[in-house]
Amino acid sequence: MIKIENVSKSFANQKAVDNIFLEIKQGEIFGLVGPDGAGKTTLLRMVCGLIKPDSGTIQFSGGSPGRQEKGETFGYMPQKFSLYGDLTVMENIQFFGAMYQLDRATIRQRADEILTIANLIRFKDRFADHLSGGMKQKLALTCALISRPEILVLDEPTFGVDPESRKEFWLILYRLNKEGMTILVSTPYMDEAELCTKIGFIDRGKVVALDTPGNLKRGFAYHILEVKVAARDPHLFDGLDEVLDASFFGDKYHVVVKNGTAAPEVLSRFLLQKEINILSLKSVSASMEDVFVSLAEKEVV
Ligand SMILES: Nc1ncnc2c1ncn2[C@@H]1O[C@H](COP(=O)(O)OP(=O)(O)OP(=O)(O)O)[C@@H](O)[C@H]1O
Repeated sequence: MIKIENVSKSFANQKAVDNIFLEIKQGEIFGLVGPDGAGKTTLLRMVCGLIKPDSGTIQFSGGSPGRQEKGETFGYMPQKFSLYGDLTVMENIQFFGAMYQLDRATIRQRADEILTIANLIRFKDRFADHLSGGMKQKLALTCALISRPEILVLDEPTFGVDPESRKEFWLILYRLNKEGMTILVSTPYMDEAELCTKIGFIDRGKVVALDTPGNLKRGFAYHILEVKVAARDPHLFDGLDEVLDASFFGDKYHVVVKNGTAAPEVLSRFLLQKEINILSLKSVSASMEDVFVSLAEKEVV
């Protein structure tokens, strides 16, 4: 449905997007994941036609004829969505609806529908400035949906939003997707990446991995040992050849090792020598976070 071929974009001398090929199929929830400055926003803005690629093409197939010309194909929710704080929820929606030249009755009917799904209907007369962070994001989503787009493009839509509101937001996305909407979303959260049907990892403007969350985790080439000790030292495992990487996961360490059979013994001995008490040590399956860390630090792992 969206075919991105050979797309590059530079700002001054810096390549923000470097020769990207991606295909986003109808009905997918496609997640763009990557560190800050990886090029996600630039790519999304090119997909929406807000900036032009220096080279390459972005093509769309399917969709209803005529909608693309009127800008109705996409609903775009940028990272910093501009709501009018001194307008109410409903007035904000009416403003966005008017930009698509929708009549008031249509806007009202669609707004009621989406606000009900988003659990915002009770707040439709509240000023946008008086909404919580999560509510603001849901209002921004409602505005992006007012043209009933076929493709919804969201740039880090839940950044800085509390976990409960993030969950609620994703339930709405799932519902929209179930009704046939294709969703292209960038996210810095690995738990959200897991919810996508397909993920493209972007690093320094390039796609470094592309697959379903399940396949990415299964394809993880190393082993993870989950270690709980009383000490919390980011350099605890420094100097151990077996350890490729170690990071904190809550109150435990995820230690990436090459050899899952020999490493537990080696680690136990190492910690014992340091007189560090081991509270637990076990093998666990790779999480999306492990995959992400290994991709982002490819030179390390
Ligand atoms: N308008 C611009 N002018 C100059 N440089 C830009 C512009 N937009 C993006 N860049 C640069 O391009 C690179 C990619 O930025 P982009 O915003 O696309 O990354 P990102 O993955 O969305 O990161 P973030 O999540 O931090 O927004 C960065 O180095 C950024 O500084």
